[in-house]
Amino acid sequence: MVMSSDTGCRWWRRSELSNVVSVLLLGQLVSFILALLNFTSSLSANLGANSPVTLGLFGYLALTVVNGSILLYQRHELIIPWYWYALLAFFDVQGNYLFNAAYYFTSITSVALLDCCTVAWAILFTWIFLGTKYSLWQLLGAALCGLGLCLAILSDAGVGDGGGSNPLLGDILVTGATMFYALSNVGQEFCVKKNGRIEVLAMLGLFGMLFSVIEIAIFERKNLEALTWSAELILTFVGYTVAFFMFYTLTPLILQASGATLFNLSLLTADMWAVIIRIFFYQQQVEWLYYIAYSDVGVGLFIYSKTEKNPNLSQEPEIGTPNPQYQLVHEQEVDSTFPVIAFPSIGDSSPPHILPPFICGTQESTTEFMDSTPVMLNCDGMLDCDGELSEKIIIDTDPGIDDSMAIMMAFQTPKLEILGLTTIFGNVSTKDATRNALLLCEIAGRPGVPVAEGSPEPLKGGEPEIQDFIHGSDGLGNLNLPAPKSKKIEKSASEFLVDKVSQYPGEVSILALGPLTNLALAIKRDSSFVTKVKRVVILGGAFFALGNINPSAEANIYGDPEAADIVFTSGANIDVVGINITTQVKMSDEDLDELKQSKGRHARFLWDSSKFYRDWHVKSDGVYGFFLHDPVSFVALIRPDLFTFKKGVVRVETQGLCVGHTLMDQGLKRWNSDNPWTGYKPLSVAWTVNADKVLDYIKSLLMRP
Ligand SMILES: O=c1[nH]c(=O)c2ncn([C@@H]3O[C@H](CO)[C@@H](O)[C@H]3O)c2[nH]1
Repeated sequence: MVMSSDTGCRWWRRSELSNVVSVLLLGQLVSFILALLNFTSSLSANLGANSPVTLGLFGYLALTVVNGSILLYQRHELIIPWYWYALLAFFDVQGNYLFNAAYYFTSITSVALLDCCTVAWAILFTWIFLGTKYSLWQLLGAALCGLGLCLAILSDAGVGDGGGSNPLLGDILVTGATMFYALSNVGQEFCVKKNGRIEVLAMLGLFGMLFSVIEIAIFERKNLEALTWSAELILTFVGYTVAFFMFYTLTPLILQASGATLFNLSLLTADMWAVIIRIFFYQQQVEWLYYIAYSDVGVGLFIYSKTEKNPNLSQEPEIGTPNPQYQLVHEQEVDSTFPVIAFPSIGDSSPPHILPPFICGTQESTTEFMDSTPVMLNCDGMLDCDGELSEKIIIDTDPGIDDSMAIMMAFQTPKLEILGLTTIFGNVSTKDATRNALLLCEIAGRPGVPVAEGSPEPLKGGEPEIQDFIHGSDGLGNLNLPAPKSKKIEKSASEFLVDKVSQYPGEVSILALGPLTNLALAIKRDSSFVTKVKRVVILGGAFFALGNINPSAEANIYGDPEAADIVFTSGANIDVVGINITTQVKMSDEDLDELKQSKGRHARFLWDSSKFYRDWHVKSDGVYGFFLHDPVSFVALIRPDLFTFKKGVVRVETQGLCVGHTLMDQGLKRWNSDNPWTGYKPLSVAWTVNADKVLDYIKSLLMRP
């Protein structure tokens, strides 16, 4: 083994501590931004500016300028028709309008607290329109929040002195605002998962601006003409715009880093800021009922958040019971406790108000679904209505016939943004892998996709073992295609990997289809790689099953066991798919015939190249057809709902008889003393697969014209 358990343990604890600190700081940052929004909005009303739409206009302008420029630079075409953006911007503008208008009538504390209503609306909408199920605990938590909000309204209705000229009207306006915010959130979710945050923010900004201008011209012109633009007021507008821009831009990143629970509890501190502002800045007393309402909402949020699965918070298992982190999550369990919709939009571009992020699942949770009905998830996982994930990916590959299939499937998936391919030895030499990767991009009609060449040898050095008897000497079934016209990029694979995850922290997923040398080198090159990468899906290992290169090891892990052990113990968010799973999904001769007859865009090429691979399977495994190792792993990345995963620390044997063997601690036993598995972050190991559905999915992509 390459790392002693001791070192691993200390390293892990240090990084855990800094994680917690940074999460707390981030939570406070977003809470502060929200408080700034509440404050500047209320201040502008207090300075006599009855211009709630104008206030939001500059925020939309800032979003358009920044995100629009990025979009233009990237020369992206819109994937979603413009009218959807128009619709959600319309909701968003109305939300902001009512929200800002409310300050004219009620106190900052009421607006801040009532903002929680967005949660209730979102639950209602997702329940009615999407059939989302919530557990009793979650409903109890939400009910407590609702009770707290009623108490706040009661306080404004005259049981105490609510503050403001017409608190009840103000409360009604906020409630209306939260309804529009919830609609806007749901709308944004559909958009974000299709084409990422930048496009949504740019278009939301653009149409938000357009609607704002129209509404200003109709409703606010007179108020604006009457307004005296004092320096104080201008500063207030600037403050609101900065906070608006930051809130829309930062929330998704913060949510991703902190998880829903802490995020929500942090937001509650924004309400406390409102109390402080009200007492010290406006010199108004805060009614006692408000504090009761506040505590009640706090307890409600806590219960709600705690009953949501949050992988960021690991729990100490009780002695004698298996560590819950390692347990397989069964379908029913998931169904009853886990909300099946959440809002990437809430994560990705939520408006400036309390949103329901705690009804977001987390990406890790999505992977624990098994054969679920179409699910819609979530802040960072972003499963689509048809179940596909939309994300930026890099494929680290040694093509290879089944690699070629996975790569062509990725090219056939419109929602994926393929940032590039990185190459590695395995099925072929690294040089040949680069040539094949370039060829595949050209065949797919995507010659512009960057291909970065990886390491020619494993970490420990020496000539790698090439399996040319499986894929043919060219790696593509001896088709002997002409050399590609395009060229590899200058950067090495590990440089490219580090650059891309740094450019899009938390957004890039990596599909690793060969030995893990490039990934280990990326981790060595930049230790922040493991926190910046969104998710790594690895084809490798054989879990509690025989290997394929010899009885103890699977080929990819065997190719560079040291690298594999570094990656598995790195602390990155990893899903690993072993051949115990991939050998359950087979392309039979009948399936191959179907592929040949189909109008699939690359069907003929794939059929031609796979003959060699198929014949080798007949000889080697007595299988008439072949195992779909790499395509299955691609499906695990884009359709995790077709698998179940079990959590566990995995280590790799790096010497001796069983070199390359992967062994997972399932957490079924509390060990008496530390061992080489102790202290590492568990991976998600694919445990079961819905083989029929995965095969259907693979065929449907390969046969897509
Ligand atoms: O050494 C190998 N022996 C096999 O039986 C075998 N079957 C598939 N493969 C390739 O190795 C990865 C999965 O272990 C995939 O990339 C297959 O192409 C194999 N490699």
